[in-house]
Amino acid sequence: MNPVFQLKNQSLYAEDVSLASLAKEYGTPLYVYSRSEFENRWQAFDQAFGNQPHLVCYAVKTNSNIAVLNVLAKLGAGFDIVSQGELERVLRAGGDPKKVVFSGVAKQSGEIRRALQVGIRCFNIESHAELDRIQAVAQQMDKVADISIRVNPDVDAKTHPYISTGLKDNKFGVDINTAPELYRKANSYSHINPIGIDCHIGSQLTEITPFVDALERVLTLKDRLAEDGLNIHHLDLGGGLGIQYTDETPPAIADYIQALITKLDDPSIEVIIEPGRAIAGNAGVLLTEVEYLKPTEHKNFAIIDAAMNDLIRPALYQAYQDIVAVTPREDGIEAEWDLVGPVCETGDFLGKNRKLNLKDGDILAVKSAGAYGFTMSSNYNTRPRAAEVMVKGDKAYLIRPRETYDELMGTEQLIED
Ligand SMILES: Cc1ncc(COP(=O)(O)O)c(C=O)c1O
Ligand SMILES: N[C@@H](CCCC[NH3+])C(=O)O
Repeated sequence: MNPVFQLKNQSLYAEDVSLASLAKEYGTPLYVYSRSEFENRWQAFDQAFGNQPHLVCYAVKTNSNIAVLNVLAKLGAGFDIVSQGELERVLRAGGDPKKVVFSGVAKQSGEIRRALQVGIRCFNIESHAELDRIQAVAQQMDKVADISIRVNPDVDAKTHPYISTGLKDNKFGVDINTAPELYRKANSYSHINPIGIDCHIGSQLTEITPFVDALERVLTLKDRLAEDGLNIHHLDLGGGLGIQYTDETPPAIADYIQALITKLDDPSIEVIIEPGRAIAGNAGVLLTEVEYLKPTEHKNFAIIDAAMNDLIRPALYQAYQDIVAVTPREDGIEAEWDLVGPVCETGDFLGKNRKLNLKDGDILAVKSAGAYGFTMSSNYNTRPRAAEVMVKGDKAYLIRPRETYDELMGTEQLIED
């Protein structure tokens, strides 16, 4: 079990704060994050590079609460963004725009303008059309855009098909074999400065080999570009390192980075990485209360107050996330439970066939919920989004209150007719 979420006196704690007390104080569903886990994981990436020039750009989409971003910004983190919204979050959190890389397949003109205005580090270009648009916007603004091209190395990341991004059939990036042509075009543009190569092959990778295979292909491209007279200053190798949800054995951060540096064999080139899940995933849990127990002849349902709108990963990817009682008991009903939410969808479950001893009113913790949890949540079924708390030592800070109905519907308008 993650050392930041440990049983103490027969009840689960986040650092030195009791999760039962947080559920009581702030209600459920409630996301709880450990500040030290965010810090330790980002620093593990940063330190693993040793003397190799590098920038660890946390992938904002993973968990974008500005308190989280602020914790990482204070450590000197860079940020990988995919929208102007994420850029505004980074700025609001005190992040340095010069350490921001802008990924994403559909950057809009307004977003490009804002990114150029605040002076981001680099655009990761995903298509010919996007390159043309960035040139046009930069020209209008009389600025030069530093870019890298996201290449698609056609490597099988051996992960869930929905979160695999580096295959020929995926919408992301450009074919690595045709990339030199796009680099030549970029180089000929007046307001574009090609400085890097970017790739990201998928998420929740639990083996090092696909990363190394992708890097090999990127290095071949780098040599080919050098023959064309184009010198690359940085390689952005994306995110994707997996975490342990159940029995996976992902590589340690240091081993993963070491494998990349060894392959690189160039102490001067800068390496950018964009980890998300490997920093945030096990830094958070989702607390939920058992509303009703509904044992039937065929199935035992524990109906909980968190649902697919709060945490969509199980419904969307059949993802497994461990679910434990915050205060384990032996005097309830011991059974295999399907943990289902209140949303009117058959797919609304957070876990199936989980052996637990339960009574209604119990508080459960859905583990590994720090990444792609709150950020993928919605208001489906007009459910206010959950509150978020960050723990530091024995202190807890409310970093986002539970949404109110007024906030939820406040901007909607009746038609006066
Ligand atoms: C371009 C890009 N960078 C970084 C990430 C972060 O990935 P992960 O959370 O797997 O580290 C993603 C999401 O997969 C991504 O699409
Ligand atoms: N949202 C996904 C990961 C997608 C990564 C985005 N490129 C997950 O929850 O596992």
